[in-house]
Amino acid sequence: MITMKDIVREGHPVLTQVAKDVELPLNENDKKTLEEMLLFLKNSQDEEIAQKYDLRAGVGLAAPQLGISKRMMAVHFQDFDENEYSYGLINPKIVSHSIAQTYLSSGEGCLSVDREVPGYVPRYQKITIKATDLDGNEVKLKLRGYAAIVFQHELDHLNGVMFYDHINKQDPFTIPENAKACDQ
Ligand SMILES: CC(C)(C)[C@H](NC(=O)Nc1cc(F)cc(F)c1)C(=O)N(CC(=O)NO)CC1CCCC1
Ligand SMILES: [Zn+2]
Repeated sequence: MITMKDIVREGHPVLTQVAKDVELPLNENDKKTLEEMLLFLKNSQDEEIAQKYDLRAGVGLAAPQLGISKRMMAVHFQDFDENEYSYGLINPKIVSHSIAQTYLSSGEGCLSVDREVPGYVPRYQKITIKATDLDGNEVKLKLRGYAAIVFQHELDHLNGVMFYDHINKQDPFTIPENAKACDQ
């Protein structure tokens, strides 16, 4: 099972590389990896398992965070409207997005970053993502608010982008233009 020791931390070159497309149909190895990534997120949100294995409660994980430079990501979380999102996605891409931006007023963190980096992270308020799921089906997801933020955070990892790359250097707490805080 994946635990925190398997997650590479900032400074590791894989986190700033652009990950490669995954060959479809998914081979056994890639499928197993993606299933393990989803299981890690579920385990990390289970009080007992998270305590036993000292896991940080994760809502998303990208393959490069395991040192695997492939375009695969997993998400597992509920947004405040209680919509459930639990996916293993292959070769995800944003096919459309709003002009309007959003951001978490609490800022962002990362499983690969063992420090606080204060500041607002501007992201698109609404995105439409196309990808292949673990069963090999084409999925098209229309996301907004917190869900859009999580998916964009993971997608960034596939392009070697860290959340703090988006924080305004002059004033980390400037409100991004045409942005509305996300109420999570
Ligand atoms: C970095 C960490 C703090 C572990 C963050 N977890 C998180 O936000 N947990 C959480 C939030 C809730 F609102 C409710 C809950 F039950 C658990 C996270 O997993 N990520 C994913 C990551 O690092 N992927 O590479 C960072 C988030 C920042 C914004 C989106 C994802
Ligand atoms: Zn991250």
